[in-house]
Amino acid sequence: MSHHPPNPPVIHSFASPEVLTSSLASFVVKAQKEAIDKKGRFTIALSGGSLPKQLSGLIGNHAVKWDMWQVFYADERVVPLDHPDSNHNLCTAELFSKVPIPTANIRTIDPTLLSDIEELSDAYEQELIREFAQKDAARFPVFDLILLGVGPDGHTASLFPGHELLAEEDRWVAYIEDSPKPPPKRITLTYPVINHALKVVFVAVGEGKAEILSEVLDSPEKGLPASRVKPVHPGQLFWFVDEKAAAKLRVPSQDFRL
Ligand SMILES: O=C1O[C@H](COP(=O)(O)O)[C@@H](O)[C@H](O)[C@H]1O
Repeated sequence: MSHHPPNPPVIHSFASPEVLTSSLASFVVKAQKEAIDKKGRFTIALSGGSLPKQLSGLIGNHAVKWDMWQVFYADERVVPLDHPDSNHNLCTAELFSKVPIPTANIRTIDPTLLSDIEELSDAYEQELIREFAQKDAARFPVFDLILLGVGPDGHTASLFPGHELLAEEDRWVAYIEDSPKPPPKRITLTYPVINHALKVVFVAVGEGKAEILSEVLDSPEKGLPASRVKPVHPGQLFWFVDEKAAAKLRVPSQDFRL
């Protein structure tokens, strides 16, 4: 247990989504280098929704060592891997189908377990345990980087406002059968896992995110799911937002106008 209070979030605001995309790629490559120099591998968790599109700056980027990546999902919908609702399907369409990442390095849910969500969730937790136990996990795994989005209701991964999963303190992976956003059945990394990562980055683009960004960052006392992401020391939380998403923010951000 860290005795340091969590660092305040670092908010990077970009003049356009294009500049954000290329800066995000540089950020990911730097995190990758630090991880590989230290441990010879890079562990990352990805979200679905609007996030995968923002990773296009990694395509054709020769600094990315895809064979050293171990990719997990911050959350996943309990549907077949080629289903339009699947976060893996989306990440494959936007990124993995365009880069030389070994398939074995992408850690999907087990599609043979779709009819038993509890077993599927436990199996995904075991997948994490196999990757992290004995390496860099104490009580919880320590991801090098987790990339998150935020929904209009303040949800992140599949952690929704007012849901009992917000209080989960033990499990690494949990399931939800009553997601207010379809599809209803999902699994998600829990806060203890998200908050033990070395770096967590929220990415939010467009005016549709302006209202919720202000609620999450200017009024954290409301306890919206995204406001509860507070990596424990030495972890650090970052926000990568474009000008439109940042339009209603009162907390200071660092402007990047490349
Ligand atoms: O349902 C989900 O929503 C969130 C937010 O999506 P966005 O489209 O508003 O960015 C996403 O981060 C999560 O992975 C997904 O399952």
